[in-house]
Amino acid sequence: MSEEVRVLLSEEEVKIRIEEIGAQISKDYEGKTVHLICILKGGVFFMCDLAKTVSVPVSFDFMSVSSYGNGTDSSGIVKIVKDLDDSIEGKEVLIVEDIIDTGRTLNYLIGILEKRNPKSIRLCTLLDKPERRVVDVKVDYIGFSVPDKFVVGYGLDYEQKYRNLSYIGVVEKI
Ligand SMILES: O=P(O)(O)OC[C@H]1O[C@H](OP(=O)(O)OP(=O)(O)O)[C@H](O)[C@@H]1O
Ligand code: HPA
Ligand SMILES: [Mg+2]
Repeated sequence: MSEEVRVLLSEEEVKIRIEEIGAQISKDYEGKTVHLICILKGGVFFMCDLAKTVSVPVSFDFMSVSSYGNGTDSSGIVKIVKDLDDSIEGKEVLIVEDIIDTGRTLNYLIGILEKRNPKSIRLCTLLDKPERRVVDVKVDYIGFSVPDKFVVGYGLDYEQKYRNLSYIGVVEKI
């Protein structure tokens, strides 16, 4: 069986929505520096593009956690593969994710990061898949709600493939 990717959200739609979120973040953090934490690998394109649309001062750091491995099902076990370089104590932290699916990854991450005494901690995700939620997480900024389909592109992978697509698509087996 081979695969095909059907376009779900075009490059232009993604770009416009990111600009809107960036404008909202700029308003909400007026007079402050926002510390973006990119969750690798999927969040990398989103964070880079988002950071460029934010008009308040920005700093950023990267963290790598893994729960999906190569498949389409979360193992339920979240592992820190790479921790942050810098302390987040006293910082206005904004976690930047590509997708919230079951919510397990973010739930785990927030638990860890809250203990490090940031001044505030908020969540921003490009995609939200509410139908699959297992753990409730409060998300402050959401790009798009997506249906219960495995989505790829713009950082998101299926078996490490398709991250480099400039749009969001759905993998279909043909
Ligand atoms: O809400 P959840 O069900 O926990 O799923 C969301 C997480 O799963 C994916 O990461 P993955 O483990 O595939 O790592 P990757 O970003 O390196 O592909 C995605 O990037 C989120 O971090
Ligand atoms: O739909 C998805 N696509 C890619 N990675 C993911 N991680 C959780 N859900 C997804
Ligand atoms: Mg993945």
